[in-house]
Amino acid sequence: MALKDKSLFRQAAPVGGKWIEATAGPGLDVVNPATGAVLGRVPQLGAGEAREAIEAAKRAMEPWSERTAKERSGLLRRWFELIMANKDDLAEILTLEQGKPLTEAAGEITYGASFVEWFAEETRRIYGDIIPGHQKDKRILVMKQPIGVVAAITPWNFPNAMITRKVAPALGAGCGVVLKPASQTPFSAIALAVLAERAGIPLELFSVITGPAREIGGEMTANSLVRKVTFTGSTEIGAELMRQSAATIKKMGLELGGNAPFVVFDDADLDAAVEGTLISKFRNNGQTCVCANRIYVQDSVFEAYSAKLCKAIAELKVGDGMEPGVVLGPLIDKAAVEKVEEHIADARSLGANLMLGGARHERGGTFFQPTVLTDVTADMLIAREETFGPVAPLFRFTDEADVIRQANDTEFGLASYFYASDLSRVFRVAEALEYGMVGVNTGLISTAEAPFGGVKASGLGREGSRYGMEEFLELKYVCLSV
Ligand SMILES: NC(=O)c1ccc[n+]([C@@H]2O[C@H](COP(=O)([O-])OP(=O)(O)OC[C@H]3O[C@@H](n4cnc5c(N)ncnc54)[C@H](O)[C@@H]3O)[C@@H](O)[C@H]2O)c1
Ligand SMILES: O=C[C@H](O)CS(=O)(=O)O
Repeated sequence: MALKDKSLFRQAAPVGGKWIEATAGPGLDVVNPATGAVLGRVPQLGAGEAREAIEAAKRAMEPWSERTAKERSGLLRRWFELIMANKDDLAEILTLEQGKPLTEAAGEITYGASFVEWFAEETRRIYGDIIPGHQKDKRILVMKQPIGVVAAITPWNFPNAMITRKVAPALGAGCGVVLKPASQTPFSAIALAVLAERAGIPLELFSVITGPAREIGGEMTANSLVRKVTFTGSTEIGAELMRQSAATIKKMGLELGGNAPFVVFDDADLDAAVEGTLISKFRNNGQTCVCANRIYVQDSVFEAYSAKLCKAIAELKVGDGMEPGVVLGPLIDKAAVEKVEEHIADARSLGANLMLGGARHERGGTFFQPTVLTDVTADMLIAREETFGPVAPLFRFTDEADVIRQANDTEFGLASYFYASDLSRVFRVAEALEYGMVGVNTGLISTAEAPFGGVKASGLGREGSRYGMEEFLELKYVCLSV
């Protein structure tokens, strides 16, 4: 690791304002998915440390929320500036623990920082209301106040941005945060805490609890001081956390799984559609919640589109994310490879044809060939489950109504995409798709300015945009008799 600032790679975790070193007790190894080498160790913490962090956050919240919005905004702005100033080091740490190519990791750092920048601004615009009274002597005030201690649990696929997308608005709202990052990628979270402390944000407000997920999550969901659980991860775990939180009536933010349709109509710009497919399907090696998971192509353009797509995919370089020119890094672990292989084998057993790839890459380990399947049908696992890997399954369709029905035929509802030129069709299809987000003639929709989130089994709530701040606020109605 060739960091400019070696203090950003810290084998310790901040708990309730104190750093606990990995050497102080049992630790957890973190492995580079590209090489299998141990990168470092983090402390193995548990319910006790989670409780300590929650109580410290509660204590620190009072003085923090009493600071002016301008003060909190300024500290978030400073945090943003430090993240951007250390982008290269943060990107290298991210690539080494998660595997994505360095250029993509740098893109994630910039994207993650944009949430801190955005919510530094939103912090100063948490407006309430004064509503005309219902009686002559009554005045109605609506105040917005911090919801309380926030527990955040995040996944390994975006180990920087999924954290800032939660922590920045929570701190801006005046809350304290206790974070459990994914065990595969804790160092990105720890580096963010190092920079938050350096920016002047009280460390008691932002703890990072590394260790067994179920134990730590159990404390987070049971502790009544926690008033908001914000989770990004699989639908299965999200549902479990929702059940666990019910006893203490916590507000839930759930950013869960997806099964995005990507539809290419006969009036699409095919070159643009191929470009959109590459970014929507192969970003992070297909390991994003908003990846195209089913690609529907209208009959009359199927051959032209699929030929262009395969030509473009064949040029994607597979390798260690630290190598220049690499576009597809390793999958996160062996289980991820096995899931991709299961989806390919199942599809082929049910009649799908292999147009490109289909096997583990010659690099070995968890590297996999980018793959294209044709003649895919709705009865295949790849149509019903999130693949989370570099496999593009192509479906044919005839008419618009039929493809909308197929696109909506899933319990998920996170992202969806389609390419078309006719304006009437654009509005008809965008309005008919049952998803939280729709990309029209683009395969990349995620940005801090927009509300990110899904419907149905893809979750609750939104992150980013002005809506993302509301998730960490409670409304208080004050009825004044004057
Ligand atoms: N909607 C979104 O914004 C979004 C973003 C990224 C990933 N995801 C989804 O996340 C999944 C992939 O990420 P993953 O494999 O890390 O998901 P995961 O659900 O296995 O793990 C997510 C986080 O939850 C923790 N966790 C696991 N079991 C837990 C438990 N019983 N109690 C408390 N915490 C627990 C993990 O340690 C990790 O930190 C995919 O389904 C993907 O679609 C969604
Ligand atoms: O995996 C899903 C994340 O939300 C990725 S992104 O926000 O689309 O970059």
